[in-house]
Amino acid sequence: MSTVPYRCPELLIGGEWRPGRHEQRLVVRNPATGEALDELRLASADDLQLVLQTTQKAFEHWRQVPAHERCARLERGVARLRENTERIAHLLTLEQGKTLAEARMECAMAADLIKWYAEEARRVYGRVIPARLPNSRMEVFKFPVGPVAAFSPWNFPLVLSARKLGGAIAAGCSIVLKGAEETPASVAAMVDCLNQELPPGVVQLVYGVPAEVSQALIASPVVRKVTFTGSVPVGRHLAELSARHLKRITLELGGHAPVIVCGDADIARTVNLMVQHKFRNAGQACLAPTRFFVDRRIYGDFVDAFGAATQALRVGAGLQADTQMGPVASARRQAAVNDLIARSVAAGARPVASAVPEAGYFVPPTLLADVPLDAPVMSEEPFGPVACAVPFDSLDQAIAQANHNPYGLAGYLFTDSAKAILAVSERLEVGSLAVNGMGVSVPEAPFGGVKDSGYGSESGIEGMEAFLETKFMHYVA
Ligand SMILES: NC(=O)C1=CN([C@@H]2O[C@H](COP(=O)(O)OP(=O)(O)OC[C@H]3O[C@@H](n4cnc5c(N)ncnc54)[C@H](O)[C@@H]3O)[C@@H](O)[C@H]2O)C=CC1
Ligand SMILES: O=Cc1ccc(S(=O)(=O)O)cc1
Repeated sequence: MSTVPYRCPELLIGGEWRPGRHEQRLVVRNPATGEALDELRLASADDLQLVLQTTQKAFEHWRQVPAHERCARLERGVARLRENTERIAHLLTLEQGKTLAEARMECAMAADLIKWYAEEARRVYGRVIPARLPNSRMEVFKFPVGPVAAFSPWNFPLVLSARKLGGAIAAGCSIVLKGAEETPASVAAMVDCLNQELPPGVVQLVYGVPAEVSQALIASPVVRKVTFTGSVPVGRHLAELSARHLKRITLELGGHAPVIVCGDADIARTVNLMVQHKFRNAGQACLAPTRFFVDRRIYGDFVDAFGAATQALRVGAGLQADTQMGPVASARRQAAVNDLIARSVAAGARPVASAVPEAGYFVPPTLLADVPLDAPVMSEEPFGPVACAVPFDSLDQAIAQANHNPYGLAGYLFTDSAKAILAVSERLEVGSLAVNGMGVSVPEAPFGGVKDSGYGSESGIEGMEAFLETKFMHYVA
């Protein structure tokens, strides 16, 4: 069991941790047992007004700080984050459920993301355009967009917050992060590492009643940019709110990733990679591979190998050393995923699943084979440990079926055929495509979706650009 004591954090306002003054409180639970860990105090309307005043003031200062100093301060924050990995990873496993190994990896990935943005702060260039007149200049400048309101979810609370924190702070913006109320302590511990190296108010962290927080922040004239990772319905709501107040918004709204496995694919290697990737964090990842379209000639062997690997997974509490897959994050998610499995089996899918502990929010890792194309799991994002497999007879058919879904975030392809790689890279409706691997998310490359998966990118230079505005200057001497 953990030796790290669990306590819900306070709110970070103006560089100091203070108790939230909302009359409501929330209980945070350990998903491996269902037991209460602590009570979270939430932000009141007055707390949010103070946060807004502070972020405006902090922005006016931070925007003037030279990029080299922004970079150095963020890098010192990243060093603190790395030093605290063990403690933060334990908090993350306690409140979110993922295995300790996964929590350590998430902490490392969050540090890498912020480090990359910190370095990139020194490479925010404008440009010079050939001038039309003698003795004149035409130049394009980049400036930080202004105070940012960021909303991150509970599934990868560190990584998905780090993408927003790193980009905004490196660009010279101040940021108010509303972390997920389900996983407050790990994010607070990460934010604390950054806050210790930054002027007060550059980063602030709140927890609250989500709809109250988003309404207060997005409607305020102080906030100039909104960024959200979460579900499609909430994303749609925040997009409407942002449109009403003419705020720029980046939306990362999940996925239902297709995997096309061609007849020449190495079955053992593909299964090994995709089983790891599918069941990481109990399948609660926006980029998780979910719909496997497999060439009919190898379909039987693929399903046998994937099913056997699924059944062999050791499921248990994330803090136990031999656990390969932990629980899902909440009773709500457990009920939703089990319901999706049951409805899809009723529609004709054949389940291959492993056993799970009885207490806690566990869902059996499940392969649904021979899934009818109209089964619910083919269109609803499982956001849990569920994969489905369907045979195909031609690549055109596989691409058409893969695109027959509202989401378009990540996609995967296994083949050595140049023709297949070309066809899929041109026609698969996704924001990121991995061929013969799973690397769709790295700090230096853009990550974002098409269709209902949202718009805008995080990470890479595109992710930095999201926190910048452009000014054109034309002067005659
Ligand atoms: N793209 C991704 O990485 C994620 C996708 N999801 C999707 O959402 C589904 C449901 O999960 P939920 O936790 O119910 O997702 P959700 O979208 O309701 O919640 C995600 C985050 O948004 C916040 N939120 C909810 N209402 C809000 C509002 N009015 N204003 C601001 N923030 C708000 C929540 O507090 C949470 O932190 C999942 O099954 C999955 O499909 C959920 C989490 C992350
Ligand atoms: O849920 C979205 C998500 C989860 C994990 C990662 S990463 O692979 O750790 O970067 C990215 C997006």
